[in-house]
Amino acid sequence: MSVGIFYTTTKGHTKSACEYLAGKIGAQLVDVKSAGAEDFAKFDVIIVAAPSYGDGEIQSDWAEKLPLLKAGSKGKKVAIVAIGNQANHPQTLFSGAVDFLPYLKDAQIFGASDVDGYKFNHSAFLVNGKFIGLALDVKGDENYAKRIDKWVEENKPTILNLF
Ligand SMILES: Cc1cc2nc3c(=O)[nH]c(=O)nc-3n(C[C@H](O)[C@H](O)[C@H](O)COP(=O)(O)O)c2cc1C
Repeated sequence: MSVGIFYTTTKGHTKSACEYLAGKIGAQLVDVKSAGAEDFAKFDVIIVAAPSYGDGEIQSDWAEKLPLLKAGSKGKKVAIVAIGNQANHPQTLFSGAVDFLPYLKDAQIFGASDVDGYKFNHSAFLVNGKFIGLALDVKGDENYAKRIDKWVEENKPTILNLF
């Protein structure tokens, strides 16, 4: 299975996390700013990653590429990686990543994860007691790489198409 990780980043945290994740699963990294329709089309599994900015909104470089994601993710397995900061944004923690959802209606979303020790008041990324995908506070959680390790172990069968 070919896996593409599509990310945006302003300060580099999302890029660092995605580089680590890509190394663990043998995925190709794509900076969304330079992505075209053909990039979304060429992978079997798509992982999308974005930090939250503003008042819990997706990082703005994604805006014009979301329609490409919609077309390119049809019928494919897709996981969302949400990056945020719990100390400074406890009311909208990871919330920007839900902006992907309207564009993933024709995809098979996988990769929900446990809340596991995060401190916050509200997150739109939390549904039925679980985060919709992998949630990482790169700056404020010294164990963020371990969360990636755990998520990879849990989701390897899906990523490798074992079931
Ligand atoms: C102006 C501003 C607004 C932010 N808003 C949120 C937010 O609503 N929710 C959240 O979880 N993190 C929020 N953050 C934290 C960033 O998502 C976090 O610093 C992240 O690591 C940045 O990723 P990047 O380095 O890839 O750009 C905000 C940061 C800034 C500077």
